[in-house]
Formats: sequence, structure tokens, C-alpha cells
Amino acid sequence: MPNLQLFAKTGKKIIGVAANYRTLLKVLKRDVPKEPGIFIKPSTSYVTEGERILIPRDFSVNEEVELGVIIGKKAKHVSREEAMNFVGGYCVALDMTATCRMQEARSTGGSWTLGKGFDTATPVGKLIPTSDIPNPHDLTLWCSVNGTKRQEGSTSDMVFDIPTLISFISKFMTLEENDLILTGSPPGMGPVHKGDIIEAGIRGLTQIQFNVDKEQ
Ligand SMILES: O=C([O-])CC(=O)C(=O)O
Ligand SMILES: [Mg+2]
Repeated sequence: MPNLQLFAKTGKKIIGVAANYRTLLKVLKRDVPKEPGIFIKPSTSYVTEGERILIPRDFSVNEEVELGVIIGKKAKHVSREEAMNFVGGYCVALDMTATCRMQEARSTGGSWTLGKGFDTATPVGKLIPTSDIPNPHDLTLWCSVNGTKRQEGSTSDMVFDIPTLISFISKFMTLEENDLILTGSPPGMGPVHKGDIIEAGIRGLTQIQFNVDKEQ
């Protein structure tokens, strides 16, 4: 088994889940979806601690704090019951999102690819072993920008839990070792700007910090 600590350097896929928190759906005044909304971010969007988030010129970008699930071994047509055996670890992640592109994509039915997939759109922390998280559905995610709290939510608020996500995705796409599933964001996300410091974490477990810069 390759070193899962290097999940962000191995070029595997990143799968995002859209609007997976009941509290977020309430804020957005949207119905609970019937199946998970899945999108892909390229592995070139990874940044690890010590690297900065670089907002592309003319982009407006929001932060979204999320629980990342790192796949431990190849998964295809996995049932809900066996899905947790395919989890290799967890991480705290930011699903950086270019709201300018998303608004356009939503109104025209266009693609989310640039809005979710630009370089530095996936900052991640270190792998957390599964033994450190006996229950991933009872974690508090939080995020602050320049010391002001923006986001806080419990993973118990997810519409589709981790076994459901793994089972659903693996019906259509082979999940491979070191793939990352971003399980969705609690509400409170907002714009970030050059010079901002984003801190985020899983309460009592781990914390990350990223500086924001903007392309000249
Ligand atoms: O940004 C969005 O519209 C969807 C998303 O990734 C989330 O809810 O976490
Ligand atoms: Mg997200």
C-alpha cells in the first residue's frame, strides 16, 4: 500500500459533493436532493500546508470547509455495509469555489469545472488515521478568516453519509487508493481576498492554516 500521507501528491482524483448539509440547504431554501450531487476537481488543484491559495485574476472565490475522506483501496460496486472498509483516512480540506464561475454555470447550465478546479482550489491538511476518528459522523468542522469565525457545523448534518457516498460513487466511478472525497460544506462560506488568513479544522483533532494571494 503506497503512503497515504502522500495522498495530495499522487495525482489521484478529487470528488466533490454539492450541498450535502441540511443546514446549508435550509439557508439556500432548496429541497433535500434525492441523490448526491457529484463533481470532479483535478489533482492539480491540491495545495498542502506552507503553500498559498492563489486566486486567479478576475475570480471571486469563497472558502468551504469540509471533511475529506481518503480512499484506502480500490472500490467498485461497494455496498453501504462494506463501504467503511475502503476508507484509508480523513483530512480537513477547503473546497475553494469561484463563485463568479458558479453563478454563471448555474444560470446557463454550464460547467462547474473552472469554478471548482482552478489551481490551488483544494487546500488539504495531513491525513488523519481512521483509528483517530471512530465516528466520522460526529465531528465539528469550523473555519475562520482573519480570526473571525465563519463556518461551524457537525458532520451529523450530512444528507448523504460517508457509506452512502462511497457506495453511490463506486457504482459509476472506480474509486482508487488516495482518491479524496470532499463530503460537502456547512453554511457560512464567504469571499476571501488577497492577504486573508484562513484557519479551519475539526474540533479537538486537527487544524490547518492557509494564506490567500491573488494572481497579478
Ligand atoms: O459550492 C457548491 O455550490 C457546492 C459544494 O461544493 C458544497 O456544498 O460543498
Ligand atoms: Mg464544497
